[in-house]
Amino acid sequence: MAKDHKDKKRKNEEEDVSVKKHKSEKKDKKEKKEKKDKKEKKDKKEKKDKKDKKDKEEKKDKEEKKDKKEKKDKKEKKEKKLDIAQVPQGKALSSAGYTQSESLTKLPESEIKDFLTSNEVSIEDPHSLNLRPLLSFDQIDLDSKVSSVINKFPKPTPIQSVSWPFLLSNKDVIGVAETGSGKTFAFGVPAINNILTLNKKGLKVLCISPTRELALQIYDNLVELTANTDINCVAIYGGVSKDDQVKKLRNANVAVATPGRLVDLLNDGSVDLSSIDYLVLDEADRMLEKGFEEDIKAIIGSTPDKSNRQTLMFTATWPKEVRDLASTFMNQPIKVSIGDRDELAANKRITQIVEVIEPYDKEKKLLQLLSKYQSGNHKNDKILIFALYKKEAGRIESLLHRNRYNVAAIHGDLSQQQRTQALNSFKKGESNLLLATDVAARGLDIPNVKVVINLTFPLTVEDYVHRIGRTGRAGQYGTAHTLFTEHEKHLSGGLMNILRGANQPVPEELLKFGGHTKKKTHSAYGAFYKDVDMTKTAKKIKFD
Ligand SMILES: Nc1ncnc2c1ncn2[C@@H]1O[C@H](COP(=O)(O)OP(=O)(O)OP(=O)(O)O)[C@@H](O)[C@H]1O
Repeated sequence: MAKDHKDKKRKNEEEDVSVKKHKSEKKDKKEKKEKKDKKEKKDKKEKKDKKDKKDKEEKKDKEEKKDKKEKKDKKEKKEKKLDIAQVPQGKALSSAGYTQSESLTKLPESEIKDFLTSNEVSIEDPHSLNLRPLLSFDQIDLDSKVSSVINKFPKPTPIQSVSWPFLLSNKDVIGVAETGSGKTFAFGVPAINNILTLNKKGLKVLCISPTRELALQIYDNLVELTANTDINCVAIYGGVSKDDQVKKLRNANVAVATPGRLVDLLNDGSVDLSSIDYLVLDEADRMLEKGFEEDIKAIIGSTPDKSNRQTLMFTATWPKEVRDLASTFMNQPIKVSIGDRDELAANKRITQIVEVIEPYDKEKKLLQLLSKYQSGNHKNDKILIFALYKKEAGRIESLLHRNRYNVAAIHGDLSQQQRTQALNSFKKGESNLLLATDVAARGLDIPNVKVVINLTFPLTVEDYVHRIGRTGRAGQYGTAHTLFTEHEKHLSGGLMNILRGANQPVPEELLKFGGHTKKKTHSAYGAFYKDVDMTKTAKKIKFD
């Protein structure tokens, strides 16, 4: 028994030792592991700190380099601008296809400087051509058939003066100038003159425009310029039969097209753009927006490479967002701006009135404005009313009919024939009221529109500038009366900038909305996203 007890005790003691030993080993292991973990953590942290430091330094370096580059670029740009502003050395400068006339070369430098300053001309010329702007038509040697058409005007408009020498030198040009300042002839005259003087054959000129009405208007301008020549022009746009257009394309030298129909014809194999050497994007910023981007890429991709064609972009508004895309289609373009076009700016000859109202007051207010602007001597004044959506346009059209107004309407729900008829009757003055959506915002040159009424503010401030630009064209004066509600308060900042830039009063009520400007756009639909039922799957919006 005593032996058993001893054995048991010894066994217990052995077990105790073994447990203690095990525990101690475990503790050791744990400590070792903790130490290892700690070291690893420390190493990791040190490594991370080192990397962070390196990243930070690299970032700082990059930023410094970027800053330096931007500063350098700005300085160079400024110097280049200055160079141009001080231009003209007084010697005949020539470049492919264009020689500066002696009469222009002989002009004193001060006269050129005065012109550049008074018209707020800015020229960015990566080729340093230093070409002088024309101060009169007789300072340029154009084909007589072209000059006989433009000689009806007293002198070139500033955008024509500055851009023609570069365009006749076969350079790519971005031309930015206010609404109604003669941009169509700015790109149209060199297009036709080049065909005549260089005896070009085949389809050479392609001009793309965002709406059917504008395409037709540009076509009319080019037909006028080619009236006494063998040059054939064709207008390519949707809503009418393709057959006639395809037939005309066969011996056309100049095509003016809306993107949708042109892509259709490309897909059908009915048009070959491989001989185009003069490509114009009119209303270029609109053409480069998301809704048109794919079509534009397909169209430009079917023309020769950018080094084998001249590419032109013309517009009154040139937002920063489209400039990168534009540069992919252009070859070292010369940028010509009239007025300070880096900031969005409206034509200063337009009186802008902005009234902040309650949304439900719009219709009553519209009727009051019509009586005000079409009274007495102004009874027959032409007024253009902008609605935002076709539904709104339809409702207002009925309201105006009920109130015995003879109103013409143009919006996307109408057939092409109805749209053309409405526009013509307004142009001719058969009806002195035109109600439109933004299909009529850009480019349309309707004589003597005295007042533009914005019943509903457009989706972007750029569209506002284009809409009101339907009045005050070609040196005339006009009025834009805008009804503004809290629904558009996100655009109040942009609108205030435009008002201030044109020395127009900013109403107290508008100031209350603060200075925010948020562009309402959608990645797939651009500025027109509100027109789309978002519950449906994405579908491209076309305007022709
Ligand atoms: N040299 C000129 N002198 C006077 N008027 C001109 C001259 N050139 C063109 N015009 C006229 O000016 C008007 C406006 O021209 P155009 O439609 O080309 O303007 P725009 O700058 O393209 O405007 P928008 O930006 O609205 O498209 C037209 O009626 C046109 O005939």
